[in-house]
Amino acid sequence: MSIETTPSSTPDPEWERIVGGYLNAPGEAPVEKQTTSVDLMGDTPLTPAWTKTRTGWKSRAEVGRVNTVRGFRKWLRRQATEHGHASQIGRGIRRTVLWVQGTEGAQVLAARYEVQQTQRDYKAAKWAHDRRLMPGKEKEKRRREMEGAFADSASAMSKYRSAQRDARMRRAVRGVAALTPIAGVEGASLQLLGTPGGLAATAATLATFALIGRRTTAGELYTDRDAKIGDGDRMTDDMVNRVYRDARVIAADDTLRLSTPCTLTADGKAWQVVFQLPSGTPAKKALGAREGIANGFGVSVQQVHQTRGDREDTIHLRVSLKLPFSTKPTRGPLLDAERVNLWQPIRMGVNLRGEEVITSWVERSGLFGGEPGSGKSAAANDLLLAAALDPTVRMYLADGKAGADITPFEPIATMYDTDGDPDKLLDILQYMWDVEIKERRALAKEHGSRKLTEAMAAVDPRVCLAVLLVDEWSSYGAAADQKTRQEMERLLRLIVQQGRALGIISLAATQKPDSDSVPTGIRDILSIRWAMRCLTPQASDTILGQGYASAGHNAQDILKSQRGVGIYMDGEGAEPELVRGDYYDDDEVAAILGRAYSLRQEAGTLPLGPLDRLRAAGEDGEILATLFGLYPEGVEMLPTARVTEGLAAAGHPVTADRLAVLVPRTDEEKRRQEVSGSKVSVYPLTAVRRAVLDRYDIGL
Ligand SMILES: Nc1ncnc2c1ncn2[C@@H]1O[C@H](COP(=O)(O)OP(=O)(O)OP(=O)(O)O)[C@@H](O)[C@H]1O
Repeated sequence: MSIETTPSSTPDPEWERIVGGYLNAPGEAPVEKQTTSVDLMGDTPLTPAWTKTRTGWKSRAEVGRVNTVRGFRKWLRRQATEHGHASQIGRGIRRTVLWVQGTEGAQVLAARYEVQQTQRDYKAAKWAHDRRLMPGKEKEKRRREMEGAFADSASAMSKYRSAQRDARMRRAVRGVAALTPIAGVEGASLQLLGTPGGLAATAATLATFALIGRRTTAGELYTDRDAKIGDGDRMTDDMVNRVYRDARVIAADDTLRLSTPCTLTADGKAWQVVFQLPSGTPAKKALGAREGIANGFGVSVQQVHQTRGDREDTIHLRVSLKLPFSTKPTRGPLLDAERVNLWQPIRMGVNLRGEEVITSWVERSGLFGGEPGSGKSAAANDLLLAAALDPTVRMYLADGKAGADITPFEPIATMYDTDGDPDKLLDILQYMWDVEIKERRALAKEHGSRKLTEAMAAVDPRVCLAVLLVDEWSSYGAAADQKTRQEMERLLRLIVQQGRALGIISLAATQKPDSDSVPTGIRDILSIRWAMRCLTPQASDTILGQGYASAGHNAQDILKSQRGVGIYMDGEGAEPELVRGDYYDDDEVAAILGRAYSLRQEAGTLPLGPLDRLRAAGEDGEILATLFGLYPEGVEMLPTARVTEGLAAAGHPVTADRLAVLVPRTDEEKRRQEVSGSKVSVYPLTAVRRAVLDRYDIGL
């Protein structure tokens, strides 16, 4: 996308007004507008004015909707885990019950065990005492033991009872402590607000239980540690840091400094954030780690887009929620354009953000490449159809593949080759170099300039743009002998280099981008590059320039299904971006070219046909053109008398001798032929065609 900047020489109306105010009314100094809120620290978030417009609110609503849907899906997924809210509430209730029960139960149990033990001891002592036949001393001793055991048992029983009482009392206190707030809130809410209040109180109680049970039995809390955008999670600071750490862009103890919060884009189609890399980490490292980053976010590589900011440490990250450019292309704007002014920037397609990509082709040239079927011809059509709708633009088209892509342009093309014939391309290049460039140079000189501009075109109809398309140069190279190839290369280089300032826009397209497809010397001067899907990173680099693939701009990453999508670079230095070209199907191309033909007919800029060129070649040419017109459709020969009569009737009285000189015949052709029962001298149509070709190099 081209960004228009105001040249320093352009007057700034606001500045002019202020300065004018000073000069014209010195007493009245211009009053600076007071802004209501002054943000001296610059820490108020920047809110673009458009957010408060209708579109702004609409887009916010859309973002809100997307967030809600994704949040609900995520919540549903969470319910199936032990972090689900039902599990949390269950855990909370269990924990509360356990708390109310308390730990006194263990003391009661211990006291009970003690009672049982002492009772067993007492029984044993009693049994020993009750035995008969025992000396009195021994009996006395056992009686004392029995009485001691009884006292122990009574004491243990008393302790047990006391422990039971204590436990019951404490449980009651805790039970009251737990239930009173619940009952109180519930009762008060029901009393004050009725059923809705009761429901709200119940929700609050459940939320409290969920809070109590939020930790699992293993003590884990719910975290987004493994959250992924691909799983419907939101992009968070933690997530971005984790992903860049896992992708080894930053070290485990480094953090990214976020310059903006993680937000959904206005159309709700992607998450975006701008951040700064830690000191010493080059942006290239982040740009080259797309696969690891995509993995971390749980999305495909095609969904991750990083661009370098103005500074080396700044990255703009965008993660699309869906595969971009997977929907049907929208209607191309040229279908509704009356006509186009190619001196002005034209639309080539849309970028990831859905913004129009506008390019000025004046003084520019381009190279489009990509594997067969990737959409090069459709992309070239974005320029060619716009050029066609500007009736002043001359078109020179050559297709080395001898395909049908440029056939519909034939009626409006000044010269074309749809046969992949190197001699025809050589003719086109030779004509452009000998005639077009020469005329243009003379015109520029007449206007006292080194280049042709729109301002000159506005006052001089002879000043116009021209487009030269060479599709599949390598096929021409392969078909030509060495001498022709060298000559083609020399002329193409001269036309691209010198034609640029003289209004000639050159465009090369290639299926197999390598040094054969477009000679390196020429490739380097083609400034607009569009790399459609390529089979290797090297092929992508051949179009965009060395090192782009490793910096994350690799056309191999484009999917086969993403037809018409390519990495677009609007001039050297411009940041490459993914763009889908506007697409016109065959019927739409025919409709646009039909309109282009009418426009050119009206403007009188249709190229001369072969008969027109023949007529323009002088008196003999005019006679031959008239002669050619005498042959009705399907008739291959005419008697000499009919020919001379026809010519005389058309204002060209020609004797038989002169005719014989104008249209030389072979001995075979001079032989008399039987026409309507008598033998007469004839002129075959093939002889006329041969004469025109030999003399004027025009094929009829
Ligand atoms: N911008 C686009 N949007 C949608 N579909 C497109 C787009 N561009 C191309 N296509 C689809 O891709 C197909 C192939 O496109 P195109 O003929 O332009 O490819 P190509 O690269 O020129 O192929 P080749 O090198 O064989 O000529 C088209 O028929 C069309 O269906």
